[in-house]
Amino acid sequence: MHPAITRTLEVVQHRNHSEPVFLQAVQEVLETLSPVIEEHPEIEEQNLLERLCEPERQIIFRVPWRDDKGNIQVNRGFRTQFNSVLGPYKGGLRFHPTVNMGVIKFLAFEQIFKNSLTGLNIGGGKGGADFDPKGKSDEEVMRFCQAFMNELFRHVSYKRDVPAGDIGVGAREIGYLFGQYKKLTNSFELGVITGKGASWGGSLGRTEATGYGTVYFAEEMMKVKSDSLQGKTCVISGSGNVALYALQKLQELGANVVACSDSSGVIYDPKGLDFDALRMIKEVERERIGKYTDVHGSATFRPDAKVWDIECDAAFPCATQNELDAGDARKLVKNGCRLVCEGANMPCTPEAIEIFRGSEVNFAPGKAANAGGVAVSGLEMQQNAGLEHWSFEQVDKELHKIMRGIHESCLRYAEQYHRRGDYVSGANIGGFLRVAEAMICQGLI
Ligand SMILES: NC(=O)C1=CN([C@@H]2O[C@H](COP(=O)(O)OP(=O)(O)OC[C@H]3O[C@@H](n4cnc5c(N)ncnc54)[C@H](OP(=O)(O)O)[C@@H]3O)[C@@H](O)[C@H]2O)C=CC1
Ligand SMILES: O=C(O)CCC(=O)C(=O)O
Repeated sequence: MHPAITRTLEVVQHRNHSEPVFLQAVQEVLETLSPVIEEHPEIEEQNLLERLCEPERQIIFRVPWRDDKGNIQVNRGFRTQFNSVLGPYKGGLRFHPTVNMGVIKFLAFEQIFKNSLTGLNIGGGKGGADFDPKGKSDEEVMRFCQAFMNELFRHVSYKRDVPAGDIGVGAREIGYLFGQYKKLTNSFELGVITGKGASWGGSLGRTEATGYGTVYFAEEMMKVKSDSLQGKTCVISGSGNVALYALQKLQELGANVVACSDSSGVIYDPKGLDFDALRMIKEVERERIGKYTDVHGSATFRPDAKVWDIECDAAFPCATQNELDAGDARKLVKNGCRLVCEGANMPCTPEAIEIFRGSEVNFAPGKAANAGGVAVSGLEMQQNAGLEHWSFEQVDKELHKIMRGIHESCLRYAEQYHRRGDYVSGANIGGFLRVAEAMICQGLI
């Protein structure tokens, strides 16, 4: 490892010792940058790595709100505005009880490179709260979103910071957040948030974009191996926004998706899962996944299991960070899995990735493979700025083009820096170079 990287990692570890997932994300990126630092001495001269690992700004705030019983609840809200050299901070909001500063920082850090890879002018940011939307009424969710925006509105705008959805934040929450922003600012500023409803300024295709994009990326990976997804047995973790639309696109491309999950367990049907039934249960009714077996008797529900135990050709981790560990990776390899494509952010542990890289598994990191969501958010901002509304086909075509471009960049940068076929190195180097160049051009700020 280049000494500048070792030194930076020591500083970052010292400063952020209580944030293990942030340290994991930083280490995973920096470890792959040695050949770039050797070729570009100005990166070390400008202490660019240390600057890159320190957020431009972090906001932590109290979110007091009233539940349906009339009791006052208090949550903690966050927004990390990590890097804005390529454009306004851009990244989702996560509402989940496990959210803390370290989680938001790791997600914002990943977002810098992901957003850079899209080729669009968007910087990296992320936010959220330790609020659990599960089991809350619509009214409670609305009051929470309003309370959250009561502080966030000071820090966001179409040219400063543009949030969107992530875990626990979908169309319903984006609507409430936008409504409160509009009320507080007395302005209909469409570009302040993405993932909006299509009838009031949202982009068609944003709902599907992350899942579809991940599958488009996997399709390109298969093509390199002169293969396709047609007829492949696939498993997906999660059954939220990313997982559902990955499932739909995989089925469209002729794959057989036999399993998916939520935090209560796994559903498995060797004949293949029914997208419409799953969407109804998870997206519309907000029910637990076990309900699927009421609709499809041929499926089984395995409480507390993982989809990685099931034999498959391709695996798509689409739930959350560190959900696939070394033991899971070994099982997948042993069972003949040949492709792992991350729909979630950092779902595979470093040990699992090491196992994939040392095996025949073709592995793609989330910051490249799941960039379709933020890319279509970028297209939503573009439509808002131009007062345009594109058709679903036009958005999908652009998404496909962007995902092909990211795939091509990963392979090109991997090759150029002597890591042929290594998507992890290619994604990190490609994402980093664009940001590094802009940071140098914009001076010491
Ligand atoms: N939405 C987007 O556009 C993008 C999302 N991502 C990433 O994709 C992943 C999924 O996001 P998204 O689909 O939007 O989120 P959703 O909230 O729609 O769905 C999340 C899914 O993951 C499961 N899950 C979440 N946390 C845990 C946990 N701690 N343990 C087990 N299961 C869990 C949920 O199960 P349960 O319902 O039981 O909690 C649910 O099935 C995240 O890593 C996110 O950062 C990346 C790019 C863009
Ligand atoms: O659409 C966006 O702005 C962000 C999506 C997101 O949070 C992500 O890419 O992880």
